[in-house]
Amino acid sequence: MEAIYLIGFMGSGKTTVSRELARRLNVAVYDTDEEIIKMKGKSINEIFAADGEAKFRLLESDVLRSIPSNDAVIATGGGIVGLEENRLYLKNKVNVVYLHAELENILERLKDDDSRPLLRKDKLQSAEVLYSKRLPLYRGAAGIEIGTSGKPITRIVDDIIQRMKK
Ligand SMILES: Nc1ncnc2c1ncn2[C@@H]1O[C@H](COP(=O)(O)OP(=O)(O)O)[C@@H](O)[C@H]1O
Ligand SMILES: O=C(O)C1=C[C@@H](OP(=O)(O)O)[C@@H](O)[C@H](O)C1
Ligand SMILES: [Mg+2]
Repeated sequence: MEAIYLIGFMGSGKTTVSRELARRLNVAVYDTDEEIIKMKGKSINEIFAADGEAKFRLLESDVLRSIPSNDAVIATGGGIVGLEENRLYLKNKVNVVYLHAELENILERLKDDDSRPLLRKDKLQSAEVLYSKRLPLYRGAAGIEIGTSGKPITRIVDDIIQRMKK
């Protein structure tokens, strides 16, 4: 099976859905953020603070290419579509799924979570700008779009499997 790449904004559920989807399909699961954390021995917040976002993006891009592209579900970081080289890489993959959630739902899901440097309390005003900027990039890179607002994880996984059959 060609790998399934999950893309979407922070809080759209990529990490959570990837684990359940991989379990259901009995394949391996990877998360670009987790690979970076393992490689650097630091949290995403620490990497952003110490090395800056640009350095993180280069690492992310390398990690994306290092993950096997067969028999796996791959959760990406929400900013993976920022670099054109990654958009082109994903364009050539058959199973790229965009998990769509309304910004309102995302902010509710992440209101007590401070693990995302680009969505800290002082950055909330720019969240809307970032969300609008990225939306067309996700849609352009993905062959399948799945709505996640108000849906439990099992339902989202069912929807992905169903859509992949078509
Ligand atoms: N469909 C959903 N409904 C409600 N909460 C969700 C849903 N998907 C994810 N969450 C919650 O939102 C938070 C972010 O999810 P996560 O999987 O880390 O998203 P991402 O990897 O896209 O940033 C977690 O607390 C998770 O439990
Ligand atoms: O959207 C982004 O720029 C980011 C998303 C995060 O991953 P999730 O999308 O899994 O939250 C993580 O890679 C980092 O905080 C930057
Ligand atoms: Mg994640």
